[in-house]
Amino acid sequence: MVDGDAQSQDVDGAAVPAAGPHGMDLDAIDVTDIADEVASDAASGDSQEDIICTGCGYAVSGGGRACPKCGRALKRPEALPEVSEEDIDVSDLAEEGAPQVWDADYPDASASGLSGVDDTGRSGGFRLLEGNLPLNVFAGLVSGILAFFFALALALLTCSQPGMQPFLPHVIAMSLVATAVGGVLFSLMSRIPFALAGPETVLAAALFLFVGSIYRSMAGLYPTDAMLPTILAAIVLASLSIGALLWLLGKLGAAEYVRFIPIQIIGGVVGGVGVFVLLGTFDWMGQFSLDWNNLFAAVRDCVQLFRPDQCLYSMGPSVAFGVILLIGLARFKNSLFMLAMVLAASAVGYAAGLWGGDLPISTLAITIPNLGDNIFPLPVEALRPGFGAIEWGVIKDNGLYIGGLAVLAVLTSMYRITNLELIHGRESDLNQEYRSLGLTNIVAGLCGGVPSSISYGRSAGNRAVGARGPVAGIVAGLLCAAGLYYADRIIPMIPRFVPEGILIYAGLDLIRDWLFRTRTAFTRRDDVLMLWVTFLTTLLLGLLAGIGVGVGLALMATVSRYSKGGAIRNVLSGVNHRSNVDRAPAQQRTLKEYGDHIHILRLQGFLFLGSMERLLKVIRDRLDTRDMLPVEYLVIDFKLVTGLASAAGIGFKKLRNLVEEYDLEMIITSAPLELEEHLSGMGYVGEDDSPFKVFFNLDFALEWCENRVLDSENMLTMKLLTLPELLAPVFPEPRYIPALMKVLKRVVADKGEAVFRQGDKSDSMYFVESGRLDVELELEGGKLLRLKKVGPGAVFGEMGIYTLAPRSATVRAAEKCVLYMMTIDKLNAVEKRAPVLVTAINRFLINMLSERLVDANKKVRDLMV
Ligand SMILES: Nc1ncnc2c1ncn2[C@@H]1O[C@@H]2COP(=O)(O)O[C@H]2[C@H]1O
Repeated sequence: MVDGDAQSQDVDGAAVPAAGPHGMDLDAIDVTDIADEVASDAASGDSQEDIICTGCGYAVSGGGRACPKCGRALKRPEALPEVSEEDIDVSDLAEEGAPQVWDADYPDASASGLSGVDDTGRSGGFRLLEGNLPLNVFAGLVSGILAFFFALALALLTCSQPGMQPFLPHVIAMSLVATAVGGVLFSLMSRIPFALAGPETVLAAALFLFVGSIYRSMAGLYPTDAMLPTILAAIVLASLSIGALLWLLGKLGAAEYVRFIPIQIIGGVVGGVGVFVLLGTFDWMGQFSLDWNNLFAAVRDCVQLFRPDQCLYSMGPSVAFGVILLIGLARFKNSLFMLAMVLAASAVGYAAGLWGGDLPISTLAITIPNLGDNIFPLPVEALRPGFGAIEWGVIKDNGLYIGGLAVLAVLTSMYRITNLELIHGRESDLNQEYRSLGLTNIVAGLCGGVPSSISYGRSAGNRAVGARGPVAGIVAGLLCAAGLYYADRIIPMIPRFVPEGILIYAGLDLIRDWLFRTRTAFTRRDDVLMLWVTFLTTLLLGLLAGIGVGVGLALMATVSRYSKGGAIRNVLSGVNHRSNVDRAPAQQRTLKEYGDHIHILRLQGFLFLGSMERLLKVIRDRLDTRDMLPVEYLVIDFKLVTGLASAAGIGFKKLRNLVEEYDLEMIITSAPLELEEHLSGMGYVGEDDSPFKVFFNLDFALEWCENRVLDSENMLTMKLLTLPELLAPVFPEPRYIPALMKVLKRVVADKGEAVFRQGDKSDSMYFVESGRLDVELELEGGKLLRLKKVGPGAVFGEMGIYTLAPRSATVRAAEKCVLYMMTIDKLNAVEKRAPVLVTAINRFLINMLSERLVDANKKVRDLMV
């Protein structure tokens, strides 16, 4: 062992002083005189070291006894007393009276409402009283009142189609039920402590199309009363279905995949929904009785039925209020601001009623008509006649809308949760959020609530007011439950232009946010195109068509982008890209000359039929190239392939035809299990005469191909040479070879025998005279990676004895081998006796290591370019 103070044996067995591997006799260097000099310098104060003055902190260079700045005596570092940990006291530097994090009354930064991202997450466990309680309660009250107004507005939207007014009280109740359940339940389950769930604009608009369609299917055939159970059942069914889908996605852990859907697709549909919201609101306000069978008809009606004189009073305040909200909320994203606006508008309406007299301004006071007093008890009452009164067939005929609602709920909630995570400052588990939202919908549905999703604006506003824990949402939910109980008394006090204005704001907000604000620096031109195609399809052909086209486009865009990088990672030739087998120089020359017979393709990613077609084209182009040697061995490596589409199987049939047409040896390496199964099922592999050959990895496949190329050039078996003959052309001082042979010990390794194993102590290196050995890297999980196959003339085990590190790899004889061993002790002894021989060995090894590096660099370049 080369070891600082160990003694080692020389060639004759005599003890010699220990030496470094490079012949440096460590004992011969006497450093004691230098050490003495430094010590005496320090004592006299003449050292050249810089000394920091303990008085003024001035750095005195060149030594000296006193500080030239303050005159204080300089103390050398070694003269300074050692400072223990207890002596370090920085209490005098602390702020006066500043509470410390370990104090019981340390304020919760997240509760202050000032921190940007510092909320206390609930990931560490459920904490009901998270955040500052009074602030949470305050935020809950603000959010609760707003949620009440939103629930009312969205119920108006849902019932805005002509003839649907009689259902309004029930739908208001259903809306408030969902708001209450969403506030309490979702807040308790979500990991985003300020997120609010409940009825929201996109789902309400889709619901409006759904129930409108059911109504039109039944109108004229059934009396209004008889329609009620069917309409309510349809709404409940929608909530339950959305809940089940969301819950299932979360349970299966599939929610994260939703994040891969291009946002523009959702943007186009939601932008279209925004237009429906606006039209629906105008329909409600102007009682236009729009024809909702298609958008053309609805817009045409809207234009034809618009009477500026009448509409100014019936719609003007609502439109103005909506626009004011839109502009104001763009500046102040805060529920408090919105609440102030809503309450102020209600007060103005109320005042106009009191003092407006006959003036037109008194129209501001008009409230929602024909409400009756049947909002409470819950709409379940309406189902009393029994399930038999429900026309399931009508719901089934319009069932596609439930699918559309579910898709919208899944897509919009993903985008909103992602944005809320941004405000929250930490990632949340989308699966958990989906499960929470799913359960919320199921429970709300069972209580007779409309479908719920996450409201981004209200959640962000909730946080801005101070919500940091579930209490805010619970308070908001309970407030809405109370609002439901007193709805008969509260709603007649609310001027209708307020909820109508909220709807106009919500519609415009959807259009602005989803059509124009989803663009980022990454947005490509085809993304924008998809957005507008989906938007126009939604408008012209309807919501369901929009969703269908959007989903289709998303699928195509994702697939084409994913496969765009190309399924082909590298195209390589056997000239440069070789197996890890050490070849004799003559063999290397042959491979350089004939390596083009071997054509290598490394594939990557998921292979679609389209990728296979592209691959076939690339192969055919190479096969048809006339100015290169013809391809005889086509090697396709699947190591980086993540999966294959079913249709890719057709590609392999075409590949097989190509093999026959060009008479190739087709070799598949690192094939995924399903590919091997497919190929053996097709009869393409397994037999000697099968068209494809499968190898464990590219290295082994290349070794086989190279052997075939060498064989065809009669270069595979080389004349057996002795070690001196092998070393003669490459050893730096051939005249020392006989001396070298004298200190080597001949050993034989049988086939399969490990000369040493990875991690063993390193004590010798080996010169190979005959046979081949695999240098194997043992990876985690018991896998082996062949780094190299070394043969006659090679040296191995040199790294360990030079670095004194354990063996970096296992070396195993692939066949019977004759080796010459040099132990580390012997090397050290030779170094003493004949340093020139060791110098020659060192140079030989440096050459070999450099060549290994050149080889590795070439491979890296091939794979990176
Ligand atoms: N990439 C490689 N190519 C060729 N030989 C190697 C490679 N990596 C390790 N070895 C040899 O494998 C030996 C394992 O033991 P050592 O680390 O002592 O010395 C190592 C080298 O001689």
